[in-house]
Amino acid sequence: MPEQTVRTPPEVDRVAASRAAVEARRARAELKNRVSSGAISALTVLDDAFADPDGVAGRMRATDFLLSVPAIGRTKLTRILEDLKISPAKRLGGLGPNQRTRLHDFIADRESKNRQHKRSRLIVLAGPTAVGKGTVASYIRENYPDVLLSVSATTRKPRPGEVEGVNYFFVDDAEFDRLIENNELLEHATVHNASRYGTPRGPIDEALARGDSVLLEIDIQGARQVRAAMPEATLVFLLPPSWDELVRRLVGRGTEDAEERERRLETARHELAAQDEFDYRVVNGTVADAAQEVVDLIKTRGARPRRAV
Ligand SMILES: Nc1ncnc2c1ncn2[C@@H]1O[C@H](COP(=O)(O)OP(=O)(O)OP(=O)(O)O)[C@@H](O)[C@H]1O
Ligand SMILES: Nc1nc2c(ncn2[C@@H]2O[C@H](COP(=O)(O)O)[C@@H](O)[C@H]2O)c(=O)[nH]1
Repeated sequence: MPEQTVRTPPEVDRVAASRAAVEARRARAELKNRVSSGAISALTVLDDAFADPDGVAGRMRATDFLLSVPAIGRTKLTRILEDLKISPAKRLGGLGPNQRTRLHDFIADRESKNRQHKRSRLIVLAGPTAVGKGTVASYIRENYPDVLLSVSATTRKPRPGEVEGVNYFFVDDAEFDRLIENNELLEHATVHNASRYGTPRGPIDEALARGDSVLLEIDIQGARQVRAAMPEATLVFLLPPSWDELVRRLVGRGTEDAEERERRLETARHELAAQDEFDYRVVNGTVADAAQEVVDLIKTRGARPRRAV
C-alpha cells in the first residue's frame, strides 16, 4: 500500500489557506485579464468590489486594477493614483468613501469616452456594382491588418478561388433564415435580385468592444439598415472616376452576361443617386489610393465629406 501523508490539524489549516490564497490569486489574475481584454467593464468590477470588499474584485489592489484598464500603463498609473489620492498598495474593497467616488467617476468618465470613440469605428463601404468595393476591401485586408473586414454570410455559391470563412460564409436558404430568426445578422438584403447576403452581428460587437475598427463591404440596402441600427457608423460611398469607366470595369470583370450587366447598370444608376445619404465619398481611381483614403477615414474620422465627381 502507498504510504499516506498524515497531517496534523495546524498543518491542514496551513495547506488549506495556501490553496485558498493560490486560488484567490488565480481568480484575481483572471479578472484582470477579462478587464484588459474588454470582456468585462472596469466599472462593473469596481461596483462588485465596493459591494463585496472581501470578494475577488474587493481584494484586488488599486494598482493591479488600474493597470488592467486598457491604455493605462505604469507611467500614467503613478499620476492617476496621485490625482485620486489612493495609495498603490490599497485594495479596492479597502478604499474610503471619497476614494471610491473619485475612482468610480474616473473610470465612468473614461469608459464613456471610450464608448464614444469606439462607436465611430464601424465603417461601411458601399457603391454601385463593379466600382471596385471588393477589390478595395481585399486590398485593405491584405495591407492594413489592424482593420477587421467583416465576413458576410451569403446564399450564393462560391466562385473558383473563394474560401469559406475568408470571402464569405456560404450557407443555404434554411441556415440564412435561421440566422435572421435568431437575430444573428446586423443587416441583410437580397442583392441584384439574386442571392441573399447578411452581416453577422457577433464578430462586429466583439471587435467594437475590443476597440478594433471594422469595415463592412455591403450593398446600399445594407448600408441603410446599418445606419438605422447603428447611427454612429460612418458610411463611405465608393465612386467610379466616370460612368464609362464603371461600364468598362463591369464588362472587363467578365463575370456577368450581357443581360445581367444591363440589369446591374440600371441598378447602378439608382445607387449613384443615393450617394448623398453617405458621410463621405471616395473615388476609386487607383486601388491603393482609394484604400488609403478609406483607412484614413477609419483612423481620423475628421476629414470633411467630399463632393461627388
Ligand atoms: N481602381 C481600379 N482600377 C481599375 N480596375 C479596377 C479598380 N478597382 C477595381 N477594378 C476592377 O473592376 C472590376 C470590379 O471590381 P469589384 O469586383 O471589386 O467590384 P465590386 O464593387 O465589388 O462589384 P459587385 O458589387 O458587383 O460585387 C474588377 O475586375 C476589378 O479588378
Ligand atoms: N447587404 C449586404 N450586401 C452585401 C453583403 N456582402 C456582400 N454584399 C454585396 O453583395 C454584392 C455582390 O457581391 P458578390 O461578392 O456576390 O459579387 C456586392 O455589392 C456586395 O457589396 C452583406 O453582408 N450585406
